[in-house]
Amino acid sequence: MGSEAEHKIPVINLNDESFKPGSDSWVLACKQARYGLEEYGCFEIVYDKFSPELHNSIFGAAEDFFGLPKETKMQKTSDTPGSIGYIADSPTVPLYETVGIYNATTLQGVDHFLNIMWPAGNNTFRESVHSFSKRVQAFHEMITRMVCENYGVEGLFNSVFETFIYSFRFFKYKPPQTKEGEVGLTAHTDTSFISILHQHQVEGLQIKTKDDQWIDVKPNPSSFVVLAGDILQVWSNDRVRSCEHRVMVKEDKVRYSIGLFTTGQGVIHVPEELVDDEHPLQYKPLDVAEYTRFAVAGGGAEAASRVKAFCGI
Ligand SMILES: O=C(O)CCC(=O)C(=O)O
Ligand SMILES: [Fe+2]
Repeated sequence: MGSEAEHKIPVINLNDESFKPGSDSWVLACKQARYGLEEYGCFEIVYDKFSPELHNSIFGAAEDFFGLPKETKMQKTSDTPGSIGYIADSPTVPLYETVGIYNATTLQGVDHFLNIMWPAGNNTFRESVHSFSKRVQAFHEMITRMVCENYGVEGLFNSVFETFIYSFRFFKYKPPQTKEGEVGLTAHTDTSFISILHQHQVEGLQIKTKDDQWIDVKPNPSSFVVLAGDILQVWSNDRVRSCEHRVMVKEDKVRYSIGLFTTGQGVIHVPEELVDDEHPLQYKPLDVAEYTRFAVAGGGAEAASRVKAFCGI
């Protein structure tokens, strides 16, 4: 008792009108992002311009999708590795239901999904998913810029950012069967470069600290949780730690959450600028498609770090 460290995930406030690269608030945000990613593998951003209307419209789209008949939801929507489609009734995570929309920052990607799920169209859904994905893509861009700046490799921004492909996911968790709560989603790291999550009212997301404590990340209509994924851990040559997280559902309510995940294309290398005496090279080049297949098939599940089991030196 009393010996556990007090943890506080950094919160970056984007509401300042003067917030842009180079401004004082930008420099402060870069420091907070660096601390959050290196210490916790995550941080929060708060953005009031993300209005309650946008929040409600995207979770309205979630309810719309999960309300479809099961045979409709189960249809295959993509052949791309890493675009895990629909999951429900899994024996290991029975409360969890999810679906992914591959390439959701393009109308083509959203329409492909829509044509399968709603052949007669669903304009409200189309608009909500596409505009949410575009907004959150702008956060991915900003954070990638900050990460490059923090490590003195601003010149690499384009080469990193251009490799991103975005998958949007909806999550739904049934209420727990017991008063103590239940695991909604088991502890894991994401394969992504960065994942950005947005929760709806019911709490549940927890992240694991370096000293093995689970801490809650509370929902808020204008806040987003930024998690470092395995690809960022590799690219940064272990400066950033991929965030271990899970979902614990405690309230007697259905929980919804959404996220935009970046996967890459081709092969990710540690930039030579990030290798020195203090930071010897930790990873062989990582083929993103192969790594995603390995992770989806459950490879490296027993290892302390799945990505180290795959391409660590
Ligand atoms: O439901 C959530 O908030 C998190 C989901 C998640 O971590 C994942 O699917 O990778
Ligand atoms: Fe995750």
